[in-house]
Amino acid sequence: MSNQLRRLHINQVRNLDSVRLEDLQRVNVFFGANGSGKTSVLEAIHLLGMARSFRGSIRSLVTHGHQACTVFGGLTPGNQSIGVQRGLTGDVQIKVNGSSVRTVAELVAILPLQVITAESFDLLTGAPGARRRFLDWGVFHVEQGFYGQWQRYQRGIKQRNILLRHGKMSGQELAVWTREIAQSGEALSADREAYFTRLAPRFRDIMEGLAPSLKDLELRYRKGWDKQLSLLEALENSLSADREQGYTHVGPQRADMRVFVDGRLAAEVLSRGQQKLVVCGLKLAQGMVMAEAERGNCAYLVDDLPAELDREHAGLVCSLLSSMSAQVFITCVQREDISAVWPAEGGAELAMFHVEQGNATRQ
Ligand SMILES: Nc1ncnc2c1ncn2[C@@H]1O[C@H](COP(=O)(O)OP(=O)(O)OP(=O)(O)O)[C@@H](O)[C@H]1O
Repeated sequence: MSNQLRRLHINQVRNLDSVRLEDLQRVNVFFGANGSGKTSVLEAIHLLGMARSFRGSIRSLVTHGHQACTVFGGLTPGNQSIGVQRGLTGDVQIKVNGSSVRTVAELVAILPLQVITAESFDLLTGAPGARRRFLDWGVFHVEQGFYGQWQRYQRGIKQRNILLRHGKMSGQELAVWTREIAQSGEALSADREAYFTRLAPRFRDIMEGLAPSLKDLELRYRKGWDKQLSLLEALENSLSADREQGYTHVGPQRADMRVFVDGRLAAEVLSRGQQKLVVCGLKLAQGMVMAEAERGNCAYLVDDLPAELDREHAGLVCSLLSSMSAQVFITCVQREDISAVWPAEGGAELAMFHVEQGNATRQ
C-alpha cells in the first residue's frame, strides 16, 4: 500500500512562513493569484520528498532573512512522519519517525515524487544528464538492487578518472578500476534496460490517448557504449583516448533516452505544446510502471497545468492522473481551471485550498 501525505507543516519556505495543512486528500488543488505561494507549496512537498528544490538552489527556497527552512509530513497508512530541514550553509537534516537518517535515498523511498512543472518541459531539448536522472528515478523505484550498483559505479568511475587525470599510469591499478566499473556498469545498465522495456510500451499507450495525431512515436534507449561490445571491451578500446584526455569516455554515464517521431528527434520536430504532452506522457508512464511493478504509487506535483496546455489536453492529463491511485497536488489560478477539466465521474473528490499571501485555507 502506498504512502499518502496526510499532514504538512511548512516553515520558512519562500513566502510560506508557517503553513499547516491537515487532512490532505488524494487530489489537492491549490488555487490563488500570481505570487500567492502555490508553487511554494509544491516546493515544500518536493523538499520533503527529495531534500532539495525542483527549481533552484536551497538559497532560493529559504525565506529571505531566515537561516533555514523546515517541512514535516505525516503519512498514512502506518502513521509515519518525515521531516527535512535545510540551512543556507548547506546543512541537511532528515528525520524519519523522529530518528535522523543519513541518505536522501531513504526519504525518496518513503515519498516518491514526480514533478510536472514548467521546468520539466525542457526534458526533451535539454542535456542527456536530465534524461538519465529521469530514467534512473524509475529504475531506482522499480529494479531492486539498482541503487547499490549505481553507488558502486559512481565510486569506481571517480577513482578511475582520478588516476587518468593525474597521469598515474600504473597500468595495474587502472586495470583494477576498469574491471570494477565494467562489472558494476554492466549491472546497472541491465537494470536500466529491464526498466526501459517496461516503460517504452506504457509510454506509447499513454501517448495514443494524449496525442493520437503523433504517429510512430518511439522511445529509444542508448546504453552509453557500442552495443556490440561488452563494457570491458569498450573501455579497453577507449583506453588511449581516456588516458589522453583524463576521463572515461564510454559507459552508463553516457546513456541517453530519446523520443523519436517518425524517425526524427521529437525535440527537433514537435511544437512546444506537443513536447509538453510528450513529457507529461513520460512522467505518467513512470508512475504507472511503478504501480504495475507493485512498488506503490508516486505522488504527482503539477504546477499550473492550464497555463501550459490547452483545455482539451489539460483535461486529458487530468483524466489520466485521476485514473491512477496516485496522490496529486496541483496548482492553478482560478479554482475552475482544474475543477472544470477534472473528470467528474469516477474521479476522487477534489480538496480545494485557497492560497493567499503565503497562507493556504481549505475551502
Ligand atoms: N526566498 C524567498 N523568500 C521570500 N519570498 C520569496 C522567496 N522566493 C520567492 N518568494 C516570493 O514568494 C511568492 C510566491 O511565489 P510562488 O512562486 O509560490 O507563487 P505562485 O503562487 O506559484 O505564483 P504564480 O501563479 O505567479 O506562479 C512570490 O511573491 C515570490 O516573489
